[in-house]
This record gives sequence, structure tokens and C-alpha cells, in this order.
Amino acid sequence: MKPEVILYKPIPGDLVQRLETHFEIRHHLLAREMPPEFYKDLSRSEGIIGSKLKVDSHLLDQAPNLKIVVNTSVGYDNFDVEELTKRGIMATNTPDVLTDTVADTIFGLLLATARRIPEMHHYVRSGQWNENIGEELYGVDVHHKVLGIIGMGRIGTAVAERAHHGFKMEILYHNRSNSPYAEESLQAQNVSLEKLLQESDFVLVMAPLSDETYKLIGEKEFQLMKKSAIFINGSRGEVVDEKALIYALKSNEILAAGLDVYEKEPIPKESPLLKVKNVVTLPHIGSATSETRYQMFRLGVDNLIKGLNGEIPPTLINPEVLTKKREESN
Ligand SMILES: NC(=O)C1=CN([C@@H]2O[C@H](COP(=O)(O)OP(=O)(O)OC[C@H]3O[C@@H](n4cnc5c(N)ncnc54)[C@H](OP(=O)(O)O)[C@@H]3O)[C@@H](O)[C@H]2O)C=CC1
Ligand SMILES: O=CC(=O)O
Repeated sequence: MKPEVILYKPIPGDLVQRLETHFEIRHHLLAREMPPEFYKDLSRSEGIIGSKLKVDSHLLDQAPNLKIVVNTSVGYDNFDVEELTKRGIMATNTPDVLTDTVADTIFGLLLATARRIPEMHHYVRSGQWNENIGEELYGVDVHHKVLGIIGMGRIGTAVAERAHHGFKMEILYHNRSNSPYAEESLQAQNVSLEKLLQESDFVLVMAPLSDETYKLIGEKEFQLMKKSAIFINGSRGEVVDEKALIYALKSNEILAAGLDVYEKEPIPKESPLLKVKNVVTLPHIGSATSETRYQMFRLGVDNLIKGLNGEIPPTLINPEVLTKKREESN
């Protein structure tokens, strides 16, 4: 009998076929409340693959046979990694294969917000372009400005490369550790959060969601930013206090915001954020190109197959699980 696994995200047919050669697949779709059939399948499953499912002790209590949880995303804030490790369950994500695509999206969002591209598109399409535009429709320059990146990891660095080489921007960043590459190759400076907020023309959040970064950017942080600052969030909505962001935008504490992520996704239609004028909103599309999504799913499938075949999954988040198993078997 092949091991059972749960697939809770639609993935390309050839990858489903690859999985079928190794496993009995139980198909489910992610829902706010997973139905009883999901938990029934979960009780027998050795692996789960998809993204965004909250994997915590409540779920794990109902998954006595689970050996691996596979995210088809790089962010893994949906995993309680400590709990997974304690229970000897491997966790994997999809770093690197999406870095450049997400950086392109974020830079596009930054440009779209600074140059008011969606608003201008609507202006033309709605027949309002009847004479030369006036200064009320001007945007602001991006080139040669200061970009502050909170979270100079893989994606933050790829954005900084675009900014430094393509747009001659000065780069500030805020991380817990230094990035020698960013400092040597991009002349970036690691500064305090306060200094970054005070001195940046563009503030980009690219740090993962964690207990430490939950609502990292709130009322005080928006007050520290320049009145001309443009705020971009490409990481997770909960890193920002959305109420404070709305207030900062409405009261002109900052100039504008470009958002790919929100506290609640999909963002509720009635959210006040959607009524604020100086905001560009995307539906969490950082990595959403056909090529990159395929690579993310492929990597997820590799992780699942290797993990359940006794090999090391290529992008294992908690290698301690395997070290412990090795020590126990010696
Ligand atoms: N919008 C979208 O579609 C996408 C969003 N994402 C989001 O982007 C995040 C980043 O991805 P990626 O660049 O690959 O991840 P990395 O782990 O490479 O980078 C994260 C960076 O954040 C820094 N960081 C972590 N905690 C803090 C903190 N408390 N304060 C300041 N900096 C911190 C880390 O540095 P240090 O440890 O030194 O502090 C690290 O440099 C993902 O976790 C995900 O949430 C990713 C892909 C697509
Ligand atoms: O948000 C997307 C991810 O890969 O993380």
C-alpha cells in the first residue's frame, strides 16, 4: 500500500501524476473551516502539501501518522515549527525559486505607487484625459531616492539589486544580522529601524511574520516616516497595523502605500483600506507567474517525495528532526 498524503492546493497535472506514482492522494481544498472528511484523511496521512493551512498543535493532535508538512510558499508563518520539531515532523518551504519574480512584483508595485500608474490608467480609460495633465496628477521620482528595506533577506536583496543598479537608489536596511553582500556590492547600510523610517523615501517591509515582527509597523512607526514617504508591504499583512496605516494615509502622515498583502486575505470588500485614495492594492501576487508557480509546486513535490522516501528534502526548515532521528538510531 502506498502512503497516503493530502494535497490541498490545485497543482499542475504532471506534478499530480508524479505524486500518484508514490502516494495515495487525498484531495481537499483549503477552507476557513476544514470539513470532517479532511480530518478523517488527516488521521491516516503521512504528508500534507499546499500552502496557508494553519499547522499547529490542534491540527497535529489529529495527525498521528504525519511525517512531513510541505508548504508551496517560502513564507511558513502558518507552521508552528517548534511544535513540529518537538513531534519529529519535517517542515519544508520553497525558497529561492521565487526570489526574482517576487522582487520584480515588488519593484513594479513601488513604481506603480510612486508614478500613480493604476490611477492614470483609470483616468485615460474613463475618458477624463481631455487636456494636458496638471500638477495634481504628478507622481514622484523613484531614481536616486533612498530605499529602506526591513528584512534584507533573499527577496529584500533582489529588490535592492534592482534599486541600486537600475535606479541608482541609496539603500538602507534593517535586519538582526548584517548582510556583507548588500554592504559591499550594493553599498547598503544596516541601520536602526528608527533611522530607516526617518530617512527613507520608500519603506519596504520584506521580513517574515513572526512573534517579533507582528505589527512591527504601527502608529509610532508611521509618524517617524517622512510626510513624502511611500510605504510598500510585500511580506505579510500582520506585520503592519492596518488601522494605523489607514490613519497615516488619511491624515497625510505619509504620501502613499503599495500593498500586496493584508491582515485578512482576501481583503474584505468593505475594508476601509479600499476607500483610501493613495493606495495601490494587489491580490497577493508576488510569485504569481506561470513559470515561478510551477517551480514552487515542483519543489514542493520534490520535498514531499524525498521526505517520505527517507531522503533529505531539498529545502527542509527544521533539519534538527533528522539529526535527532539519526542520533536515536545510533
Ligand atoms: N507577497 C508575496 O507574494 C510574497 C511574500 N513573501 C514574504 O517575504 C518573506 C521573506 O522571504 P525571503 O526574502 O525569501 O526570506 P529570507 O528569510 O531570505 O529573508 C527574511 C529577512 O528578514 C530578516 N528578519 C527576520 N526577522 C526580522 C526582524 N525581527 N527584524 C528585522 N529583520 C528581520 C532576516 O534577517 P535577520 O534574521 O538577520 O533579521 C532576513 O534577512 C517571506 O517570509 C514571506 O512572508 C515571500 C514570497 C512572496
Ligand atoms: O507569500 C508567498 C510566499 O511564498 O510566502
